[in-house]
Amino acid sequence: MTKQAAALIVAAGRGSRLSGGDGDRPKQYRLLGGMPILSHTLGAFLSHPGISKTLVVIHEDDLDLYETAISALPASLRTGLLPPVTGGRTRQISVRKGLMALAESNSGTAPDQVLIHDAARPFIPADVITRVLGQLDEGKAAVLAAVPVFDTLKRLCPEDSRLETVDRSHLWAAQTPQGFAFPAIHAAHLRAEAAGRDDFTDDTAVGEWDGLTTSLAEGHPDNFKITTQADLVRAEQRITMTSSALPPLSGLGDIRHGTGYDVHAFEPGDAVILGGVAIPHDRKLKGHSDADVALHALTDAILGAIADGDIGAHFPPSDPKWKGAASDQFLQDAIRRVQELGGRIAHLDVTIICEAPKIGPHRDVIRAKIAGICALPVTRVSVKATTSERLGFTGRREGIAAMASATVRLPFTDD
Ligand SMILES: Nc1ccn([C@@H]2O[C@H](COP(=O)(O)OP(=O)(O)OP(=O)(O)O)[C@@H](O)[C@H]2O)c(=O)n1
Ligand SMILES: C[C@](O)(CO)[C@H](O)COP(=O)(O)O
Repeated sequence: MTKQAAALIVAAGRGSRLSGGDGDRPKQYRLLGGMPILSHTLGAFLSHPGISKTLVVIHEDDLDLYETAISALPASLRTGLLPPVTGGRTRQISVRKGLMALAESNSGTAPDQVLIHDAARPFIPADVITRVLGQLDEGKAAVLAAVPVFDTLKRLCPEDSRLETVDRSHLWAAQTPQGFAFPAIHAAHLRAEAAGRDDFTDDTAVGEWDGLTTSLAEGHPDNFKITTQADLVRAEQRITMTSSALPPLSGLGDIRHGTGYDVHAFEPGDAVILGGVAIPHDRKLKGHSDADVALHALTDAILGAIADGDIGAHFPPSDPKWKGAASDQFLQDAIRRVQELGGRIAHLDVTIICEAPKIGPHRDVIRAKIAGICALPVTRVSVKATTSERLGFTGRREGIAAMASATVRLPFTDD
């Protein structure tokens, strides 16, 4: 029988070694390429085929930040997420609380394996996750992702401040994920707590203390932990480098442009969904689907650019299948149609027209969310908002309108 593996992401720290800037929010919620660091980390695990469910441990003060981070992920990925649990004063306590929640999840069915990972390591490559899972499947009880230490190491002797050289030939720098047979690490954490041990900085150390043998899986230098300001700069450089890489121009020189427009009226409710993000409001938008006027306008703009009908033709409002549907699937379908033609989206631009709610405070999250849905760098997505100076139906606060444009690059054809 296939083993069930869960991911446990610890995100309850305060990031005290990285302070200043970005509203001083904890590092796992800082924006990286327009999306919270935690969203990048979660994306890696939620999209890995070997992980069946994912639990995040958060700080009690961070629920809003957490909700924003997960709203930046496509709805299809979020189905693998369990409700978050609250962490504790140290990483070790946060992990223990996460393990206890997993033991109780799914009506008492704990996972067979667990991969414990730092939220602050957003560049975790899928093949590192695969390697750790592979060793667990071979029967290892504890598996550590790690990289060799390349620098020459020195030890400062406290007695006389003399430096001595340390043999690095057998030294490895510990990363996460650290994978375990679930019952073994769950029991080890509970025994460590009972013994009053709260000083372990990683989970293989807890396991070793409890008698588990740790095996090594090759980690990756990209899988560094964002701890200091210098790490954040390195992460920003890395994301800029990878996300601004232009698709090759050769063969994709047929530039197409499309526009889209949509309107939805208000009805009683408490939030509107715009660009895939729920924004609290004293009304909601009325529609057959989730009435996300911004994603509908974008979908039509893309369909316009490839001259492939409109959203109503592909997803008829008369079809009960789309009742209450999350609109990210409409947008993803339009992207798929572009890909089927061998094309790429070059740029998306949407303008939301309403008097309220105010879009400004949510603009970055909406932008990141749309970029996530379309698998585009955030630099290729623009979100704007305007009022209509109290004129017309939007000015009278009867509904919200959105207009969008899409630039698409297609291969040249004979027609
Ligand atoms: N009480 C804690 C402390 C840490 N972590 C998580 O453990 C991971 C690795 O810890 P670290 O880099 O030390 O994070 P912080 O404790 O937030 O950083 P600092 O020590 O600088 O305050 C992070 O994803 C962090 O959010 C946690 O869940 N609960
Ligand atoms: C778990 C860890 O990321 C492994 O490298 C690390 O131990 C976290 O704690 P630290 O205090 O930042 O070393």
